[in-house]
Amino acid sequence: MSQTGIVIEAARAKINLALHVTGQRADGYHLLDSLVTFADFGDELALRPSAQDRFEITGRFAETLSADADNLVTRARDGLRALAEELGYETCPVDITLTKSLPLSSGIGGGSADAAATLRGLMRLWKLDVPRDRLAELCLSLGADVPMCLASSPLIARGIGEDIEPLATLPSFFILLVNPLKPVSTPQIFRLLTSKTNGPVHPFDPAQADWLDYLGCLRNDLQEPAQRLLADIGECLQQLEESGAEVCRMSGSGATCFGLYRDEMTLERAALTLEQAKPQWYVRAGRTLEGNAP
Ligand SMILES: C[C@@](CO)(OP(=O)(O)O)[C@H](O)COP(=O)(O)OP(=O)(O)OC[C@H]1O[C@@H](n2ccc(N)nc2=O)[C@H](O)[C@@H]1O
Ligand SMILES: Nc1ncnc2c1ncn2[C@@H]1O[C@H](COP(=O)(O)OP(=O)(O)O)[C@@H](O)[C@H]1O
Repeated sequence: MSQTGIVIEAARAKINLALHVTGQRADGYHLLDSLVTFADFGDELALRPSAQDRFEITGRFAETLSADADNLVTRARDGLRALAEELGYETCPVDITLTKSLPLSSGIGGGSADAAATLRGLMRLWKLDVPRDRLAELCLSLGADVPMCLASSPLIARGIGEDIEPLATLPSFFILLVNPLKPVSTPQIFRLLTSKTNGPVHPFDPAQADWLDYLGCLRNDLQEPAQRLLADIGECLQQLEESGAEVCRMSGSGATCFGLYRDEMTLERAALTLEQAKPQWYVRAGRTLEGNAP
């Protein structure tokens, strides 16, 4: 916490480098095997003690979202406060500002990252020590991606996202995200799946391949149904491929697609070309986090 009492938390974009759908639970939720990393950019949360609870949204995508009781930030705040009070803690009112830089409903978990950053920030601000199982339960009640966004470092997620294994060996990649700024509905994409029992992600073997070659052999099983629903996804993938990306794939349930590049110069050229060719798209270049990042 800074001297002025403000807590700043990054809500990094989540990237499903691979997402294999391996089955379906009795309640309809799909079982996943997903290799996940996080970008070095995303939304940002600023939290400070206040006379009363306040919440406001600024930033590029602020207009697309209301700061109401349904927002994942307020839901995370209220859920954590109820849990903290049940555990005997006192919680002061908070003033929260969300800088919304990630597009909505786009497969990069912006809302989930915001919820997770709110939880991390408030645990610091309120000085909470919450039992792991109670925190995990709260995260999952906010969304299947919230547990992985709480970790916000490379991992393999299984189940519906609650079973998390850190991936310390994952390197950092040069990444370009592109999104046609047309939201897609996650439940609809899952409903359009034709095969729900696909093979899991096979482990990385450094003797057989480098990381980009390995990732190139994996899949996102939601990509084909998403492309059927929104043809722009095919165009995003084609543009990434033509720009020199070694691996081109959709993240989550889309529509954001990513390209991974061997070097920074190719990445920067690709970003410039795409920004000029598609001014109406979201185009963002950066790095992904290393597995052993703090
Ligand atoms: C597909 C993934 C991959 O990381 O990412 P996004 O596209 O959201 O970024 C996630 O599993 C999405 O998680 P999240 O966005 O939190 O989903 P939720 O709000 O919990 O679920 C929305 C709806 O999607 C369907 N759903 C979601 C997750 C899952 N494993 N199986 C499902 O069938 C269910 O119909 C559910 O009601
Ligand atoms: N802080 C938030 N940021 C983004 N979406 C939010 C937020 N709070 C609630 N939502 C709702 O959650 C839904 C999924 O959001 P998001 O996390 O952006 O999707 P995705 O995981 O596909 O990128 C949106 O349709 C939006 O209405």
